[in-house]
Amino acid sequence: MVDNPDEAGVFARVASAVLINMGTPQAATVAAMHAAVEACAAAGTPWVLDPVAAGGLPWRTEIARTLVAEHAPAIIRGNASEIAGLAGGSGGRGVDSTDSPEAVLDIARALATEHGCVVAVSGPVDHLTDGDRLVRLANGHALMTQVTGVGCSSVP
Ligand SMILES: Nc1ncnc2c1ncn2[C@@H]1O[C@H](COP(=O)(O)OP(=O)(O)O)[C@@H](O)[C@H]1O
Ligand SMILES: Cc1ncsc1CCOP(=O)(O)O
Repeated sequence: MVDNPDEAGVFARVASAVLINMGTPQAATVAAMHAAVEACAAAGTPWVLDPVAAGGLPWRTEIARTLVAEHAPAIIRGNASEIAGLAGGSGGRGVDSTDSPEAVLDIARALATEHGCVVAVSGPVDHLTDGDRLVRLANGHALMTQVTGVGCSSVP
């Protein structure tokens, strides 16, 4: 991933797709996120947002909402609390979800419809929707909840 603000836009213009993971945002990497989204809009590059801890940490929640408003992503991938937080609700416990995908399904559908994207909500049963259709995937393992970064590394 290119997180240098002087390179992120150039890279997004030639990439086939761009992933923006909110992981551990700093001022410089946030500038890189904006540059990448701007370039994706100009070049038609699809981008994916992983709004790590959205709703749980106010500063990054605002950043994630702003990026989505600037240019809609193709996919938003988060756990249930991150999806609820991005959509305006409260978040979970740091990076961990305190909701189930089933509980936020209507929110996920509305978010997908609003931005014309796919929303993938991870959890014990992953729920993926474009606002209309719904796909459920139950191919995880409870042990995956014991490892930080599993959601981040399983972008659809
Ligand atoms: N309770 C669970 N049982 C089985 N698999 C799970 C469970 N929780 C999460 N997973 C698996 O781990 C993946 C990451 O989900 P999740 O923990 O919600 O992501 P994040 O790390 O972003 O919080 C899911 O796509 C699913 O495959
Ligand atoms: C991406 C990232 N960077 C530092 S912590 C963190 C959390 C993401 O973990 P998970 O995908 O398990 O929510």
